Amino acid sequence: MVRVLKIGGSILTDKSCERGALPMEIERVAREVASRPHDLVLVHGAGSFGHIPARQYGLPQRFSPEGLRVTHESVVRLNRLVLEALAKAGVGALPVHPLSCLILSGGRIESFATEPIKKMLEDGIMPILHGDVAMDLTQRAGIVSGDQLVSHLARALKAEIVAVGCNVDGVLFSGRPMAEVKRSDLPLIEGAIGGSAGIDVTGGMKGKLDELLDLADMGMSSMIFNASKEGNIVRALRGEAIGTKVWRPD
Ligand SMILES: Nc1ncnc2c1ncn2[C@@H]1O[C@H](COP(=O)(O)OP(=O)(O)OP(=O)(O)O)[C@@H](O)[C@H]1O
Ligand SMILES: C=C(C)CCOP(=O)(O)O
Repeated sequence: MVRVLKIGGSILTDKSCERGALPMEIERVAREVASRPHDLVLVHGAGSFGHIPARQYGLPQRFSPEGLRVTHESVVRLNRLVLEALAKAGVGALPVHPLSCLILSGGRIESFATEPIKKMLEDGIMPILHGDVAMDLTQRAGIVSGDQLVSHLARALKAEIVAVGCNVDGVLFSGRPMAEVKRSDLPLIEGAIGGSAGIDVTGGMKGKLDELLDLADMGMSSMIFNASKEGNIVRALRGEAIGTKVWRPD
């Protein structure tokens, strides 16, 4: 039973501060992930390691080879911190950098070589992906969010559990987390779904919900939950209902 878990950059970093890693949080996340490591693909957000350089170089609107390099190198640094914490927690994990294994078209994943990920899972290794810069067939280069990776991988791997952790209790409406969101709810709640509170180039909660509603349209449910609360990652990995379920009624 494959599970795809994303841990948002808002958990691992301080999104208002360049390369503002939160080592204690990274270690806690690693410990929680280590409690249920089997058949798990972990995706993490870029946080301040990605969004700040991307904003500085005008990505994704502006084409900047230097901006692509600097942003990629920076998110790889965060990826390394996550890998080190996982190794310390006893998890056998390997990095998978989206820049090197997928291509976009108009900002959407056009093709993605997922064979290495499948093979890692088969052999008991946890693949660790991250939001990244990527080459784009129609607009030279762009950005692929961890949320888009989750939606694509969930489909490619036929995941049974899809969970996206961020720093809020789910999709908030009138100040409270919604138990569930369906596409038909959008007209009512759209005005209340916004971008990130920090520096962000991938749309905050709006971007997340768009990706997960696309997944729901294919009949796959997911959960947006608060990964800053200790124990919630373990619960999400068990498939417990926490936060907001994004789904499509049959
Ligand atoms: N209606 C809403 N409900 C919940 N969060 C919302 C809403 N509207 C806007 N947000 C913002 O979206 C943020 C979550 O998105 P964000 O992209 O910052 O998280 P992340 O996935 O952890 O980050 P990253 O993109 O670095 O991985 C919340 O912290 C909040 O500020
Ligand atoms: C900003 C970059 C490079 C990737 C964004 O990925 P996200 O943090 O998952 O939205």
